[in-house]
Amino acid sequence: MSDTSSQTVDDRRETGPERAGENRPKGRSIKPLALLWPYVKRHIGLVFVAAVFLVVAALSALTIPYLFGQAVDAGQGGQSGAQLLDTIDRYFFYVLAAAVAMGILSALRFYFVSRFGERVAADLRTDLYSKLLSLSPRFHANIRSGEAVSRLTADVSLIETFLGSSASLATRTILSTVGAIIMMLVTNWQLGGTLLLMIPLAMFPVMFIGRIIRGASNKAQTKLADAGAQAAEALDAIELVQAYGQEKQRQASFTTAAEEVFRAALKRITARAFMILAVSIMLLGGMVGILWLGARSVANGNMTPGELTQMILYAFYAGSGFGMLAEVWGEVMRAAGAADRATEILNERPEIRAPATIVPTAPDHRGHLVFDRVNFSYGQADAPALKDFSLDVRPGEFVALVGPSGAGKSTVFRLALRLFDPQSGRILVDDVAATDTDPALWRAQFAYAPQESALFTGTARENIAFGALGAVSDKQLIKAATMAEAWRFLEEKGGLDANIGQKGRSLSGGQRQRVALARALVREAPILLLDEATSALDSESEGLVQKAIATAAEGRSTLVIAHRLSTIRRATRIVVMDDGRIVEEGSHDTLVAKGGLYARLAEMQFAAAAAE
Ligand SMILES: Nc1ncnc2c1ncn2[C@@H]1O[C@H](COP(=O)(O)OP(=O)(O)OP(=O)(O)O)[C@@H](O)[C@H]1O
Repeated sequence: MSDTSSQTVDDRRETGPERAGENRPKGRSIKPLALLWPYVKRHIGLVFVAAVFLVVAALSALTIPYLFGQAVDAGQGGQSGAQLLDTIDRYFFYVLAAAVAMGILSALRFYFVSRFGERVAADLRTDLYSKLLSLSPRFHANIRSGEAVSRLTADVSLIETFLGSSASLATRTILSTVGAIIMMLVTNWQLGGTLLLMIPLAMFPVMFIGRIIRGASNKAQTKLADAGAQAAEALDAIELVQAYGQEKQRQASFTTAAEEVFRAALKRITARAFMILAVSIMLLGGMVGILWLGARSVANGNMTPGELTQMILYAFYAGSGFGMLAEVWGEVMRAAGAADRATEILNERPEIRAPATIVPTAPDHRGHLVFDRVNFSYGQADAPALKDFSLDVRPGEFVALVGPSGAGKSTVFRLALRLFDPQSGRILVDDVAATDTDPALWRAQFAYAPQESALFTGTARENIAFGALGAVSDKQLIKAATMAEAWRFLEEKGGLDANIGQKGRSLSGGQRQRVALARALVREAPILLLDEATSALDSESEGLVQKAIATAAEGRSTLVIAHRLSTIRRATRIVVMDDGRIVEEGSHDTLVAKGGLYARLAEMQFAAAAAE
């Protein structure tokens, strides 16, 4: 964050990229800033050093007008030519020395204060991200989309600006303003007192216009963000826009948005122009006023020319100090809002936690998965997603879960992975209950391949190794890819270093599924949870995926949410779900013969495949 002290009132916020978090809501009070104390405390040494430089730099700045005044008066005395020159040289040397000292101290203050701000921001960001990763999907489902990321980026940036710049700016402005006022009164209490009464009067219009500018500025930025989002959406779906010939309509709505941005900006510019006018008149007018009153005092013999110089400089300090405080106040309130939101996440307790005494998972890893009369609903207001659900997947068994949409199949997986805990009933692996052990140990017993085959931007190596429970060699990765029928195409794309594009988009659907299977295979967990993709694959891909599933299932207990007849046929048992319950169980043939829900589903869903 840049130090803003050197900028004048009319170029702050006017130039450069949009400040991070400009549109984030402000806090209602500064109280939440106290929540940052644990982070500040960690670097208390740094705070102390920064505070020392801050105070000393502010005090050294206050000596400059005094020395100037002394220099001016020294030049007035009835000294001889050589003496006079000598005195002038001496005083100007003092002023220069004070200026250099102030420069050095300010640089050191800037370094330590900014370093402190950045340090706390880095700590806070790391803690927030780690907390966000530990919070359950329920928390993430309830927080507005993008909000978690905003807290990690924009809010932390606001706190960083506060600690690394605004707090120091405010402290030293208060120091130098109070110091300047005292010095004004000491120099000449009548003139000082008169000016002191005038400063708040002059500040009023500045603060009033400042408020208008901030309002207009926020509006312009919101409009700009809306227009940007609209443009991004259209450009992201450029194929669709062009295919439907929607370029003109899209252009028209963007033009409207761009014009609105312009109008909002115009309001802000106009208000700022008035601000520049008011500030210029007040500054210059103020200076002229002081000079006038001062000149009269000097003429009357109530004041020396040096004291007048001193007074003008201190008045300038005090005037700009008030202006700066009004500006910084907004940043402080914004940081308070950010601190409130950031700590709200930090104080959140993860819903899924390890118990006080952890039962270790079974060492022999047979993979015996049991659901014992499980009842579960997502929220208090939601209908139960699983009702009295009991299922026993024996070691090495291959069980296919089928059922209509919304039956609760994915919920079974979520509970098995302990992303949620049931309201009643138990889930066990090899006789150890999920709630009795550590979530990480529990989840290490499962290899999960989701329907979407979500892959991460990066290389094949990174994506497959993602599944591993510890360090893994290239040889093991290649073995897993080979078993998942993924190695042949990956090899052509550059092997383990193959870049699979953003979210794996440079692979075909079938290829993505096989990389996801390789990721599950490398895990060497006793239970495989596989959510089969619903999208159709050509028969060659289908064959390869089937082969990969067969290999993956070998030697493990496998639970598959099955959509393909070929997968279902492979199952030792088919479990049919409807409305959160198991309604039928058996082999394909017995279930078809029974003529129940499965028979109907099979007729609708699998007819085409069966005909092949
Ligand atoms: N996060 C959630 N919050 C609230 N309700 C949910 C949530 N996820 C699922 N449900 C509800 O729980 C029920 C079971 O959903 P689930 O996703 O397990 O069904 P499914 O059998 O996997 O369906 P599909 O085959 O369409 O994926 C549905 O009624 C669904 O609306």
